[in-house]
Amino acid sequence: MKDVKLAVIYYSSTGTNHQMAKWAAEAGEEAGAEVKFLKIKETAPQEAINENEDWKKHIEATQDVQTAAVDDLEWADAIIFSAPTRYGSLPSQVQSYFDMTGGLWFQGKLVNKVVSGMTSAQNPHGGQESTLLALYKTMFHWGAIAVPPAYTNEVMFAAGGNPYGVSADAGKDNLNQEIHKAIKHQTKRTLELAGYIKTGLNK
Ligand SMILES: Cc1cc2nc3c(=O)[nH]c(=O)nc-3n(C[C@H](O)[C@H](O)[C@H](O)COP(=O)(O)O)c2cc1C
Repeated sequence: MKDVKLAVIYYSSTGTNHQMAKWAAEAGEEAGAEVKFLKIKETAPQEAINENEDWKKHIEATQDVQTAAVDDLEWADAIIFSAPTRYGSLPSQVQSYFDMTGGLWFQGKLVNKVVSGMTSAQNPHGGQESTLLALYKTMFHWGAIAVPPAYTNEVMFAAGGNPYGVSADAGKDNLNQEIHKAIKHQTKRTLELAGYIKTGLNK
């Protein structure tokens, strides 16, 4: 997987998706991919952030993480997104990022990107599947190739069995070894398929 470029792009208010994305980036590096670990820009007003101590602390703690630009999507062969649910859909921060991709989309530059998504919610049935479906809907419009982990490895069952993408209960304390293993699997599978597609397209 040496020639595969992986962008792990996340949004997180309180750290759960940051940690999930970090595990995906580490798994990508272990697999030999060239990896970019990128956060989606915060767009919430400071007053709102100040009202939530965990949110404020997380922003301060991740100041040094590079912010995702739309060009990073063009650079990547494979992209793993991680973002929490907001009422069963994506956070507006992620949607704002996607709203800037029109130029690349018009030029067909997002076609055949290999993509996969992860998410978290406060409740075990708080909207994980619909959040990932919302993500994949945009990916389908891009012409990207979505790679769900499905039940392609037994580690998926122990991690809650969401076939659309690894999903966790909110809070870093809930990110156990089962979630970690499933993220490794999802990342490896995404990279493998990206490798096949890249090789095939270059023939
Ligand atoms: C505006 C808003 C809406 C949310 N909606 C839901 C929801 O419908 N169901 C749920 O279980 N959690 C919901 N959550 C909880 C978040 O999904 C949770 O805080 C997130 O998964 C934590 O991820 P993070 O630590 O990466 O920010 C909501 C949170 C916010 C701020």
